[in-house]
Amino acid sequence: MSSTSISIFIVEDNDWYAELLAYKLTQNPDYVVRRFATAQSCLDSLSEPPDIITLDYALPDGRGDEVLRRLKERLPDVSVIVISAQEDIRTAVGLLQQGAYEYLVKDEETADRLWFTVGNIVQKLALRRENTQLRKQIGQKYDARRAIRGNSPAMRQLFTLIDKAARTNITVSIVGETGTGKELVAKAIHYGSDRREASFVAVNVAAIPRELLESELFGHEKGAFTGAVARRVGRFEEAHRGTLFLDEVAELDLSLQAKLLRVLQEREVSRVGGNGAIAFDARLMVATHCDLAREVREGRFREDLYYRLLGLPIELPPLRERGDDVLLLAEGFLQEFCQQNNLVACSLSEEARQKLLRHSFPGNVRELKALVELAAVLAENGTIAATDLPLRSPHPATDRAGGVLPTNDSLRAQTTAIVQHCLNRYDGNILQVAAQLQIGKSTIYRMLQNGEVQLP
Ligand SMILES: Nc1ncnc2c1ncn2[C@@H]1O[C@H](COP(=O)(O)OP(=O)(O)OP(=O)(O)O)[C@@H](O)[C@H]1O
Repeated sequence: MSSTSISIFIVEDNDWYAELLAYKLTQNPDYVVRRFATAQSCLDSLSEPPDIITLDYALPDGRGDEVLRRLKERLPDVSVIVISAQEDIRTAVGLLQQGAYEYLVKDEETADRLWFTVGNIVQKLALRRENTQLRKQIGQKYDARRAIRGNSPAMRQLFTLIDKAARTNITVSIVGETGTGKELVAKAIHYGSDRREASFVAVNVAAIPRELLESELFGHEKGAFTGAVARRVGRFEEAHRGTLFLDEVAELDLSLQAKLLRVLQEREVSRVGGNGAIAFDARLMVATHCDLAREVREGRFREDLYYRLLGLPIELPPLRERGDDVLLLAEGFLQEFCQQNNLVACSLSEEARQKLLRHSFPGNVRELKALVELAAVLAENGTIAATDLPLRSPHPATDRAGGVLPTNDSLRAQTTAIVQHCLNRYDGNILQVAAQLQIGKSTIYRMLQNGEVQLP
């Protein structure tokens, strides 16, 4: 059978009537019809399941409701259209409640109504097939080994963690600077897990105004507040059976942190303005660029929620700590971009490679991707020269490419500015700042004591 074929079983003991229905349906060459005169012969043939079954209510070996029950037990997704000689509203309602798709009464228009009903089912099936196909494609797109490039020890360790996370339902907390691939990792875990058929729902907590966030996450009932003109399903419900990814989770304010904790403990959400609790089954993943433990120490993040969310912690190293992965990524992005834009394949000159290796990439992989894509456009003769890589970092003082401070300040003032800048950038992590600037920790402590620099 071709991928557009629709298999239809007609279960009808009246030969003439079965012929009439089959004749009507086979006017569409995509409909492949098989006929059965008894319920049992149909039930015996379900090893090759049909898409649609038309079921006579009064068969010699079984009443419609009983046969429907047995069909639905075996094939819960099949669409069954029950056709009855008599109109009986109570029977019709009962059958629809049991999962029948439609109840038709035998009269001179039945064949036409059947034609339209089958047409409607086919449209829904096409959407369902398309959806399955798209999900499969997305799943392949986010397959960890294909989507996430990297061969450095840290990245190889990351692949192991992704595999482990995908095999279970454990909460995952991902930490890393902006553009290091936190969302990509979350998607790879989702699409590698048993939840891949359901939705991956991402919410960037920092991007939604505080007053709207609660209703975004938990939904609201119509009239719950000014502007709530209709009921809205929240992101937790949307992610049912799938994954909810809360990006920038440290930005949640304390009152929402309390609500989130309760939701996670109860596994139920209450829509704003609603009085019932709705159970959900969503796997949670969270991401942040800051040190959550420090947020807890400084009273900005609840300790109990921190432990709930920690689950399997995954730390994504900044790109500047991934060694030659910079080149691996750059070449991959170049190839992809040239293919997508019908450009001749580009390669990196030795100077360009050195320039990339020296740069500190404050915007990490996102910055690298944008940079090489621009370079592919600027390049002449398929070779990217160092001058095709216009490094425009907002952090010139820390660029390994030799950025200079655009001021005429004294050396001391410039040193203070650089240290302060790094303290801000590394969330006050003195060890990291010392390592990055290759100065002693004590220098930084002294500057802090003297009030020359401050913790962010
Ligand atoms: N290892 C990788 N291999 C291939 N592409 C990557 C890799 N890491 C990141 N990317 C790409 O870099 C871009 C940024 O990644 P992503 O959005 O996942 O980062 P993020 O850490 O979630 O950023 P932010 O903190 O700003 O939300 C995306 O286009 C992503 O596909």
